[in-house]
Amino acid sequence: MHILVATAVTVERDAVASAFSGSGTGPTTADLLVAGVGSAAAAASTAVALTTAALAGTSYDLVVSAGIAGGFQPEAPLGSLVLADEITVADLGAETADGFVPVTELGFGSVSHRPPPSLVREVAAATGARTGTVLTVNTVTGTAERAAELRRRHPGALAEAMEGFGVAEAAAAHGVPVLELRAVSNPVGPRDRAAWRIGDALAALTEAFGKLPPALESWKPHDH
Ligand SMILES: O=C(O)c1cccc(C(=O)CC[C@H]2O[C@@H](n3cnc4c(=O)[nH]cnc43)[C@H](O)[C@@H]2O)c1
Repeated sequence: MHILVATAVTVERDAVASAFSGSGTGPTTADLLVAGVGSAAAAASTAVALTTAALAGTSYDLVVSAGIAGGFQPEAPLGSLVLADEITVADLGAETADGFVPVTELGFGSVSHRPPPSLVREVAAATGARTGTVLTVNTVTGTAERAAELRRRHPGALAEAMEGFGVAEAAAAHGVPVLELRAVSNPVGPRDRAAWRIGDALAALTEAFGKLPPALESWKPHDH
């Protein structure tokens, strides 16, 4: 299986690379892309990588959006892994007198992508990741009020990050399945930069990617 792993920044890319270094010549080959912070940069970079590979006759079988994330507490503790069964952009829509309305309710666009359920099951079993919705946001949540609002609108949300929906949009445009695998570096809520545990999250990411190839290789794409 030929996979593209898109991270936002180099430390995340390096954490994923550590898992693959010295892992021999198994059937899974991974290209690692530093796609940038935010949904737009991630979508653009991922689309370029997918198109370049397709034109070279080396199309990818799977795209993985990976990195650190904020976790909703207590469901996604610091250092834990979250695997998206749904990738949803939380702030693409319109503010109205009655509250936020997603673009889909305005009659256009999309706000969610669903990774293949059978692949989510395989990868969650292999890595121990919790499964749930991973939100994509343009602004890191910084208050308890905003965290509560996101939870009210997305009861299945376990984590928020800034790139998954962009990566998923690019993958969907190419007809390639997508996963989002995140390690929790901080709680979603009041901003407390000193409480971020980025090192622990990156270590968890490395461990998870070390367990990924067998799960991918045992996945039967047509199972549901
Ligand atoms: O120090 C800050 O408050 C701050 C503001 C903007 C960005 C950052 C980052 O470190 C980039 C976030 C980066 O990591 C992912 N991430 C990690 N935790 C969260 C979160 O709680 N909410 C959203 N994204 C998060 C994200 O995917 C970015 O790539 C710090």
